Amino acid sequence: MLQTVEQSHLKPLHYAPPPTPPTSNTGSTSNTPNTSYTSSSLNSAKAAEMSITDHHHILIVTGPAGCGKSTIAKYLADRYGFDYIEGDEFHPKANIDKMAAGIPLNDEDRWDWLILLRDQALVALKDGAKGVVVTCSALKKKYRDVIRTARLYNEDPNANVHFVYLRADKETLLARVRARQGHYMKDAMVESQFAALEEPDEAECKQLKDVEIVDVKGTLQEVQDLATVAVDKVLVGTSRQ
Ligand SMILES: Nc1ncnc2c1ncn2[C@@H]1O[C@H](COP(=O)(O)OP(=O)(O)OP(=O)(O)O)[C@@H](O)[C@H]1O
Ligand SMILES: O=C(O)[C@H](O)[C@@H](O)[C@H](O)[C@H](O)CO
Repeated sequence: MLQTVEQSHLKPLHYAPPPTPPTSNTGSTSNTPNTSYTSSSLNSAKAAEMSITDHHHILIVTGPAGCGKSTIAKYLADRYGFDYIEGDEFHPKANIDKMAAGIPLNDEDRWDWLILLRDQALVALKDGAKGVVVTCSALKKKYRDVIRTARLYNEDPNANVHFVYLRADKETLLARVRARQGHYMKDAMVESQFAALEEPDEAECKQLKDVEIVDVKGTLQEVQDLATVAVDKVLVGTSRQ
């Protein structure tokens, strides 16, 4: 089974000034290992009282065109007070022209863009952001691996990279892209991105423990809630490492 998140009653999380560890407010879960942080343990009022320490988070919101990366990333950045980086804004003009002409990008077109996004996230942390949310399709595992190297390049031992993969079927995405006005990603690009897509599989999720999968078929409110549960779990989990 892949890691997924469930709907839950949402409570805001509070940031504790470092190095304050989680307090007794965490109650009966205080001796529980990270892996036991299920959404059900988060849906109680206790979740609201759990402390997040001084980890610096890079949240990469991923998935094919039209899955809601920009919409959800802006929401998450706002909710957690993180910086927001819109990945589309960092493509070279040649890439934009290609996509607008309906020509899918290839690996070579994407490498420098991925590296740039990784580095932009690190710059944001270095400039003082407590976290940063980045939109990036990151369709293939090797692309996610490029972004994972942020850990190697960061002097900050508390930096964490997490992927929030927005999962949807092709029909849902085609409908959303068709309804969206004035954007260069059209039907053919959704098709090509599905062809290129390597969803994070069980091995990647289990081995690397840095992927949360969020189903985006529901209403915007439902997806925002699912994404919140996923990210709360990540943030609370890393506060206890
Ligand atoms: N849960 C949802 N229900 C209905 N519409 C949605 C939902 N989430 C996003 N949308 C709409 O779907 C469209 C695509 O969303 P968005 O632009 O955020 O996707 P994206 O992944 O950033 O796309 P791209 O990769 O092409 O930039 C937008 O018009 C957005 O308003
Ligand atoms: O990987 C890719 O083919 C592209 O980078 C796209 O996915 C776009 O950046 C984007 O999401 C467009 O809106």
